[in-house]
Amino acid sequence: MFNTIKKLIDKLLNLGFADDFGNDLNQKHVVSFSYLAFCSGCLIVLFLFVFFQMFFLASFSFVCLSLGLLGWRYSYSGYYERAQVLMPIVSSVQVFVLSFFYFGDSSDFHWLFVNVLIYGVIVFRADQRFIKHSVVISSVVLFLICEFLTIEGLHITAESQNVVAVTVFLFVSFYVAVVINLVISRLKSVNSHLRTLAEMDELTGLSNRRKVLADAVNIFADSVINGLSCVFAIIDLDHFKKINDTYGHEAGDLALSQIAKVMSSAIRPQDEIGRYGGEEFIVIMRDINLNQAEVVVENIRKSVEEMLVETEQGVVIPVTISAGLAAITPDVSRYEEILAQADKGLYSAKRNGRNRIFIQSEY
Ligand SMILES: Nc1nc2c(ncn2[C@@H]2O[C@H](COP(=O)(O)OP(=O)(O)OP(=O)(O)O)[C@@H](O)[C@H]2O)c(=O)[nH]1
Repeated sequence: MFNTIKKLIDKLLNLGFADDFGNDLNQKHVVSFSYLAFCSGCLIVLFLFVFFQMFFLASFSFVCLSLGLLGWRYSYSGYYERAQVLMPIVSSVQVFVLSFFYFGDSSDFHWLFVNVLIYGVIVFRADQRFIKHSVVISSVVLFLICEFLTIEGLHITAESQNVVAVTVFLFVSFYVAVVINLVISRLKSVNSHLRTLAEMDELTGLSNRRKVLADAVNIFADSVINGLSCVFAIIDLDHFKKINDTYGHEAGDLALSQIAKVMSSAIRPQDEIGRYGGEEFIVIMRDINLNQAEVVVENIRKSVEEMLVETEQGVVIPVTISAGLAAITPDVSRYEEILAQADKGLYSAKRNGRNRIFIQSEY
């Protein structure tokens, strides 16, 4: 039940920009939430005024609700800036009028200007300074007017004013909590999106050099601490310069990205693969001996040899890879030493005719 409500609210907040990663997404969520809260509030007071047969205030609440729905529609149909501006105007007018003509200052209804002020601070960017300052200043001025003018509040008893004060306090706290939560959770998801981008090679979608070397350090340290074997393989495409020269750089890019896909589906789930540079890749295999690793890398080599890289023009490019393998040995104290060994193995594989793998060290 709670999950269904949460999903529904998420959907309402994300209307129109679910997959967006723009700079102002935080603010967009706050705008959507403010409309959601505002329209719900309008509905409640509308029912209240109809119930008490106060048709002037009921009509006023109906107009506010309609404007709220209009602003909300603006926000998810691309007129985001209009939606941004309409919200503080309509909510300020609503709080001011209802404070004056119904709730009175003892009900603390005018504390809802705190929401408008927070909205102004969070939602408007630095380049919207004028409107930001206008919203902040006007909400403070209107709050002070309501606070110091001593408005009696028509048709509402002292007890009811107490109930309204408690409700307003809860509503303002709820609004502030949700807005803070929206901002923080949005920052977290933008951070993790940026981290993924910073660790990913754009062309192949594999880990980039920085990430795969960080994995190498961690896996090497883990293996040494736990006394497990681990094998590094360096894989290089054969005659890649010739592929670029013959079929063009774009075809070379296509070959790289397709080979990367084939290689990452040929490794074991617990292995790591990344682009080391140009047409070189690293595979890090944990808890494995050289013979087992040879089977894994031979599987990669065969899969690449058998794959068809076909350009848009229908030209099929033959591709092969060479690889060098090396494992942790008792005298290895740094992961760079295994990488250097694997690189030597790669050199031997190339020298011995390419399209083959070469194991550089044995236990
Ligand atoms: N299309 C494309 N080419 C790249 C990319 N990165 C590096 N290269 C090319 O890869 C080629 C590597 O050439 P070499 O280092 O001579 O190696 P090779 O031709 O593969 O020869 P061997 O490794 O000895 O089999 C160079 O021509 C680089 O320009 C890339 O991202 N896209």
